[in-house]
Amino acid sequence: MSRMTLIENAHVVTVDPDGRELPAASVLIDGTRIVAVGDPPGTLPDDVTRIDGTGCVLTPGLINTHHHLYQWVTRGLAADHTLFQWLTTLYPIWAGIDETAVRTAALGGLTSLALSGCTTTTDHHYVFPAEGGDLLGAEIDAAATVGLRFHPTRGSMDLSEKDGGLPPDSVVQSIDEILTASADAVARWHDTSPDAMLRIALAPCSPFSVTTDLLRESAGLARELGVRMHTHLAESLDENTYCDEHFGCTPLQYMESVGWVGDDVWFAHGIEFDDDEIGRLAATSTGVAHCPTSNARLGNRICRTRDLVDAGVPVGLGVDGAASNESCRLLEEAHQAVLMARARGGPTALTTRTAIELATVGGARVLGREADTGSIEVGKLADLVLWDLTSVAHSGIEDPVAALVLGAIPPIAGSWVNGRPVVAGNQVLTVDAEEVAADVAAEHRRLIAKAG
Ligand SMILES: Nc1nc2[nH]c(O)nc2c(=O)[nH]1
Repeated sequence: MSRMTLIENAHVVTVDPDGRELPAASVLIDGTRIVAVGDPPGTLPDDVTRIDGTGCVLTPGLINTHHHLYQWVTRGLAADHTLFQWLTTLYPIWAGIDETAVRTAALGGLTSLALSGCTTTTDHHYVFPAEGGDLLGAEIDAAATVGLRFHPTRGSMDLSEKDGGLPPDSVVQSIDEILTASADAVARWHDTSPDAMLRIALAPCSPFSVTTDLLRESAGLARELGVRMHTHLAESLDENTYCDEHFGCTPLQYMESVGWVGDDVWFAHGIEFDDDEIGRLAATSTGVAHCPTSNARLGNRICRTRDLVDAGVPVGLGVDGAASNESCRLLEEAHQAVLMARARGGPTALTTRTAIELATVGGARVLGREADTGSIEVGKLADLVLWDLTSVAHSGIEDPVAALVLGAIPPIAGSWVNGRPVVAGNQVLTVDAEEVAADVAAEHRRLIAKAG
């Protein structure tokens, strides 16, 4: 049987370095890779799988640079709170998570991501209760089931309330436990090969939930092991106040003082940077995961996306955790990125095409995968999404990119990850979505009951 799939007659938005868009074009997949883009190749095996892209737009698969999948089973709580109020309400509930909760939540979150065009996602898992079990293993298992390319991070918290942090004792670990588990996770799962479906990063949670020692030691370990580093930063005014009171500096100055800048580091949110700081992020190629919906849901300020992009900072998009973005649909973040940037900087502040770049090649750069994925080019991995623009929701919008970014999320005619079909006919092929939904509801009830 042929390993080839030919997607024909689609409007192809390549997001290549020249920003080429090819009307009524073809893309040929052979195994895990894209082998032709543009005109249909002359001769092909008889049994090549042919996909009709008429009326559809083909984009690179979207790349999600920040998530907390476990939160899928704790959605809709603390709905009108600030970040710190929201966290202190939810920590005691999160203290009850175990392998079943995390696997179920991850299946829910990953299914929703797949249906919003995501083919690669990271996850920031930072809650490890003492009796929780193998939580990173549970979500890695879920990602393999759904079939998305996965960059989970081994997160951590070691600064509880009694030592001046925000979280309670029930959700923090000791530095030794964290560093041992982090090294184990890298040894067990990190894959350095170019078509890797699984890569690990290290991710102490935030300035108000980890010690300075943990930040320093995690950076040392990550660099020794050759993995990336991730944390929340510059998300809220309360965090600014916390850093000022505890460290006498801004969140970024604090991170700089512990070695947390560089092309192997990306920060989630990155709202509260000043001009000088944006320059320093650019000079060090430190990345930012822009999470517009969550930022607005928690009432934080608007990220300086235009300034970050203009300065040359690597910027990707993130849905953030499901407890602060109950929707978690990645294409929606491209829409919100445009709206938020324009609310802040006027109608030209972010174009629809820049938003698609952030959602694809921008995310690939943030995760260190731009050589492999994020654009439709010969030789790149076959991570692709075919969006159906034929229904009443999009008919009559002549510019397919405007339809995609400004319109409703279109049905997905097909998506491929590493050349493997994951979505077809707007249904995820790898899981029973109704079963996942029922399991999520049951796990939510169980966790709430457990928290008492
Ligand atoms: N949006 C979020 N911000 C956070 N900061 C922190 O320490 N945890 C979180 C989180 O889960 N979401």
